[in-house]
Amino acid sequence: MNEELKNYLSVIQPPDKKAMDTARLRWAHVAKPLNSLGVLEDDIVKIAGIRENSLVTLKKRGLLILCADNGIVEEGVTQTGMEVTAVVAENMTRGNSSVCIMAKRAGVDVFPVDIGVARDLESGSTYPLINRKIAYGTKNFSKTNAMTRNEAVQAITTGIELMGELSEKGYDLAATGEMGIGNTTTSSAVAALLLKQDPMGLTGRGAGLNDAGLIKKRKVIREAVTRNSPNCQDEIDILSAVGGFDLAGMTGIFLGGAIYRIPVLLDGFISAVAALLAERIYPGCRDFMIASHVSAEPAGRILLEELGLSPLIQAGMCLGEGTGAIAAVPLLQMAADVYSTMSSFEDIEIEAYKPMEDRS
Ligand SMILES: O=C(O)c1ccc[n+]([C@@H]2O[C@H](COP(=O)([O-])O)[C@@H](O)[C@H]2O)c1
Ligand SMILES: Cc1cc2nc[nH]c2cc1C
Repeated sequence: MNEELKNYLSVIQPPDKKAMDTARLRWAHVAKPLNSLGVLEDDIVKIAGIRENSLVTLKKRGLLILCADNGIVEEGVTQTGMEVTAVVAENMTRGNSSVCIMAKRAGVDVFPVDIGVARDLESGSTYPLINRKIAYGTKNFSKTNAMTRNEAVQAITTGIELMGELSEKGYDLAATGEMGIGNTTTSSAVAALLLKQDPMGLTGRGAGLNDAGLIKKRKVIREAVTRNSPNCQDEIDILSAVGGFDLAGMTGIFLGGAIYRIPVLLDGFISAVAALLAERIYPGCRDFMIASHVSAEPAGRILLEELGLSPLIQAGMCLGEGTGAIAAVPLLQMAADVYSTMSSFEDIEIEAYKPMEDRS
């Protein structure tokens, strides 16, 4: 691993046990049945540990959307053309994409990032574009490596730096999103290598691929994974061989969550692959992650299980952009409100709230 990356990772400390114990105790005193908010309770405890503070606030939340193109699109593995990435990314800067509408409702600031779109982008003024372009798209990984090792590290470092910027601005919660035609192909290839599984069961239709396209996509991924045979113990090697700039950048965002102690919400399939890359690079990184939903892509649930993360939502979503992550924000806010403001059993002197043995 490169020295700069090693330095970044050297500061990571595990979540604060004391803050988590206090948060668990607080939940136990809230006047409601024990554990009745399920995973939401666990997530609030996790946030307390990450922030080293049992007083949980989720006031400032930001969504980083990493936009990038993938050379593998040349092989006919997607329903739409590569040019869609740039168009949707530009629309994001004008507040006009699905996730922007959802983020406005959920009170989340949106940060579209060009980390490798195939052309220069024009920015709108609603959510100004952050330009961190590493290259004009990756190379076609069925012919050559998608990127160099240097580029992979640069993209990971970019993700870490973006989290550093959110940290400086006082953000309490980060969400991940991406936009990149072809990124379900890169994600399936990376997932197959990380999980050491046949890509067949990890490959789906992405953004609405038809039957013939799906057969082609599975063939392309299987051939590339066997031919490239990167070192499966080396995540940078995997990213260079068959990854994407968005995947590498999001890996950096998850690592950045642990470095800057900001909880990071996973989105769907692509985001979960990046989360697993981060966990493999720095075991324990998953303690700084919160799962939002289970993507309808076949590997969605498999990846969350591998990460040991429990999602809040199962709604058959597979839109990407960060839409699943944003959908989870109001749920977390509601849980934080109950946690912070709900009366405790001690406050409520009503006889019926007491366990049978304590009643007079
Ligand atoms: O997040 C997901 O689970 C998800 C699943 C399928 C597709 N997507 C989105 O669709 C695009 C990738 O699909 P494709 O078919 O071009 O690989 C990309 O822009 C993603 O944001 C996202
Ligand atoms: C229109 C469109 C919007 C998207 N948002 C995320 N992936 C996408 C793919 C397409 C095709």
